Amino acid sequence: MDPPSKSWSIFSRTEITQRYKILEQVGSGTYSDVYKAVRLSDGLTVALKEVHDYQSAFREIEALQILQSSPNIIALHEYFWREDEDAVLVLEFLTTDLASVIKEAKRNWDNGISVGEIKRWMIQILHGVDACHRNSIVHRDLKPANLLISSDGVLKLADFGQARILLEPGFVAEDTNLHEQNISNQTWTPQQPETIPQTDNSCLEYSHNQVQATASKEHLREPYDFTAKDFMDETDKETNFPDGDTSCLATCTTSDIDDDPFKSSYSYELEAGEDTSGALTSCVGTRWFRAPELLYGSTNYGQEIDLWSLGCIFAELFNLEPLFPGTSDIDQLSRIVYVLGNLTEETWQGCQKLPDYGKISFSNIKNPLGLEACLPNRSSDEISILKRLICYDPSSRATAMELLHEKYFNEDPLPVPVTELRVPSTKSGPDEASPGGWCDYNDINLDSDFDEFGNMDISSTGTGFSIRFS
Ligand SMILES: Nc1ncnc2c1ncn2[C@@H]1O[C@H](COP(=O)(O)OP(=O)(O)OP(=O)(O)O)[C@@H](O)[C@H]1O
Repeated sequence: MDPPSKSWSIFSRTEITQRYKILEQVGSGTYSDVYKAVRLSDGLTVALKEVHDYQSAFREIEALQILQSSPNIIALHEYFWREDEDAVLVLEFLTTDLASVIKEAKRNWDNGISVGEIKRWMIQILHGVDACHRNSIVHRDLKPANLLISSDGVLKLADFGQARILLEPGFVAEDTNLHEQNISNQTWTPQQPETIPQTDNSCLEYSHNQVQATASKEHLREPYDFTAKDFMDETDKETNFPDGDTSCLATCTTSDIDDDPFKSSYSYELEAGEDTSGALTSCVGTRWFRAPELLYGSTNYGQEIDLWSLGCIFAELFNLEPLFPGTSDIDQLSRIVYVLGNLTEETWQGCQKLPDYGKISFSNIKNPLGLEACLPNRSSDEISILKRLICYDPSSRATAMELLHEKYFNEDPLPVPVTELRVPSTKSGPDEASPGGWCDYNDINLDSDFDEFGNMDISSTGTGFSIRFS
């Protein structure tokens, strides 16, 4: 990766450089730059995640503070944040991720990932998701690249920049003191994690450690001045990536919508700090892993959106290919409809209330492909697990804990021990031949994948294309 450059803004942060030696940049995301560093006091290797977006930093710190005791959630050692500067999270350093495991298996492992290995990866993911959901946290961006892995095979959920805490299904924590937003102008130096004893209503399985900042929790409130306009301005700056494996926040720009003949079909609600109605945004997550209710514009969804993403991740572990590699939101939905059939009141009672239900319609699919056909060489148990996650009605999706009790995990071949998992030594970069690329759309079309949909009208949008089914 990139060698240290003194131009990196992180070098101007003396409170950090006094304590950490920055070695190299190891990644960057929509809102962040991530560096490998060594803690000077004891030589511990860490990741310094400099988050350039207030809300994303706020969400990540808030969620990680709650989840610190789970072995399958990335550890937050401490964070630095003061007024007018980006937050810097000090995270445990993890060498690779599940996307790299899948890529390596596809390229170099004769029989892909063994069933015993798949089971162990799944169990670890399920424990991480279960920890989130028991704590009423919805991750909202689960995908293989956000499941980081240590060199000894321990998988941890990471990238909580889109996470939200739900008070009750579909409602987020109310910002009670929005007017008191008050970022400390002192560096925050959190104390050592404090263990809070388990209580009846705490997480059942894990004790509840928190990284506690010396600054008060006031600093972790939603920003008061985060207005709809600010949001639009920020998202407008983002580029449209032609790759489906990008975050919605990167792809749903106002310019995208303006260019799109289906403009009226989208409803990307804003999650502005001033909105205390509890509405969530439907514009979350990475398209390939995004639940149908989000694609239909839902703003009062729940943790079930993570369960859909889990199904897509498990399918990718089985197939070494993404299950629904959509090239646009409409294409994403059309792929789902092609496999599961049309979304109707029979498949999900109440679906007609989805904001965009009446705006996006597909011709009647008489013979949906079915998940079995998508995973031709997998066992009936594996298909049945996927069916419990990849289904339209969110309330029918199995919880992470329910899946952990599946007999599949206690049957031969048994899950391999974590230490026997094959782990690539490094992270692989983005795959340029991603099936989410624009070119591949033409291939799909030529292969008549969409014959079932009847007439299609394809029009250029400047940033890509749109398809209209009739
Ligand atoms: N703890 C860590 N150890 C090693 N690498 C990390 C760590 N955290 C993040 N990275 C790497 O840094 C890059 C960006 O991280 P991350 O995905 O968390 O940022 P983001 O801005 O939230 O990304 P996204 O655009 O996916 O929302 C990724 O390649 C990730 O693998």
